[in-house]
Amino acid sequence: MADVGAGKPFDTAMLESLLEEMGDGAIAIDADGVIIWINKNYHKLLGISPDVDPRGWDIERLIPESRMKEVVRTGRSILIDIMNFDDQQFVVSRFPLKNAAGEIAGAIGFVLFDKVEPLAPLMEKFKVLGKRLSLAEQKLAEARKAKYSLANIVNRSPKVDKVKEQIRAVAQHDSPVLLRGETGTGKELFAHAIHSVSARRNGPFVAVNVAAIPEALLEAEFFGVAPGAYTGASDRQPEGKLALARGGTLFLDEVGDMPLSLQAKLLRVLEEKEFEPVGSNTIQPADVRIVAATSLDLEQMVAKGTFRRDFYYRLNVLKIEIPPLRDRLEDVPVLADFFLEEFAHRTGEPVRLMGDEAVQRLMRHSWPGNVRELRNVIERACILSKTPVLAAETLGELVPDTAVGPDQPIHLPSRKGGDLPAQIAALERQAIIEALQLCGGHKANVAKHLGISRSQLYDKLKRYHLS
Ligand SMILES: Nc1ncnc2c1ncn2[C@@H]1O[C@H](COP(=O)(O)OP(=O)(O)OP(=O)(O)O)[C@@H](O)[C@H]1O
Repeated sequence: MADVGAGKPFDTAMLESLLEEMGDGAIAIDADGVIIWINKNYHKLLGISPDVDPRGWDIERLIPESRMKEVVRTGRSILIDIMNFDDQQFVVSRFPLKNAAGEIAGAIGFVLFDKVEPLAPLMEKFKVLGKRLSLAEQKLAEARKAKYSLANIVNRSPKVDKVKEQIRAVAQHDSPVLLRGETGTGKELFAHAIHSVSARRNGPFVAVNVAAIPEALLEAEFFGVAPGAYTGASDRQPEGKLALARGGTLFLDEVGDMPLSLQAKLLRVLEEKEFEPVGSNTIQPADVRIVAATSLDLEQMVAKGTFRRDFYYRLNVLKIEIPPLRDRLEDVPVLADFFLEEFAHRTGEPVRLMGDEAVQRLMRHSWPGNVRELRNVIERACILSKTPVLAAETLGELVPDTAVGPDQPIHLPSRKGGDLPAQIAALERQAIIEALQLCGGHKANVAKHLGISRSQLYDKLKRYHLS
């Protein structure tokens, strides 16, 4: 057997002969997972022809399900495990081998039983647990599949027809896609649709809302953490989103909120198609397609240096612009009908209807919160009114008459002269007040609604004495 230690506290020949006699089989690998020794019993048990010497082979070439490399990587023993080999099952134990300096120099594994029948009751339990686990994994994989396809995108406007065409076209490629559009226009819905028509549709769809994760946790969230990377990092730390999305699509929502340092790391992932979990020195392949979305003005952010130019160009390969609802008002009636049906389906109540006047009322609103706002208005109207047909007045109370049409002038806040910056500031202040009213004072929603970051909103609230 190869000497894995610097010193020789034992007579290695004696040790080797002891191991030779041990159990039903024994095998040892070095730190690279290469077989350095195998006893005769194991040789026979694995059915290797006597003239074949597997020493020098990678362990997984001989035993594809071997976990010996895991023992080397983690430095932890696996005291008892059931290992499949062809159509047989072995009960095995595996231990790390350390050199004199205490470093992991390899691993040794023993077959304890080559027949698992005596363990039948245990095996039965193991099988049931295994089945439950695979069922849970299946359910999780289902949940990770895209929930919406192109058919779930309701529209009548040619503008959205054009977006659907673009979706079909970009889905054929694997390059990153950048979805642009105001808050609530349906960017996430379109991201699901891209995945569902792409070649990756049978893989997972994993969404990350960059704005919702504290900056300090973002890196671990994306790349995962190697076991024992830092105190408190559990051995069973969930994998990062890049690993979870393997073979599928990773949706980066609110990508404009991504810190610069993480942008640099993700750029590397996009270019080199590989990544390193936090605290690990192993490189993993990044087999994901990136779809990113933002309501922010990335060009302006690049100019200001708050968004990396190189990352922006990499993301912007395929760009899709989702028009705001006020620019496709013909979608309002079909969307309203869709949300009325959805509400009825969710609550078990009969489907409410809307008269022409009520529909006209909805079409006179400018929908700053876009489709999400329309969905909320329909829901509130259904809750507030018990009549089978929703009255125009009910809707009128929920949506101010603010449409910007050819015959409807934009109502600017009163201007008592003043230079242009002062007038712009007055407009900005007014827009913030309206957004605060619309969102019930919820700051995160106000920022989203106005298409600015939370910190920008706080600055403006202070500047206009609105806090
Ligand atoms: N064309 C559409 N057909 C049906 N439902 C839609 C459509 N567009 C948007 N929606 C619905 O409107 C809501 C908001 O859409 P979504 O979350 O995709 O918007 P978003 O642009 O990603 O918003 P944000 O920028 O705030 O993250 C969701 O409930 C979505 O299902």
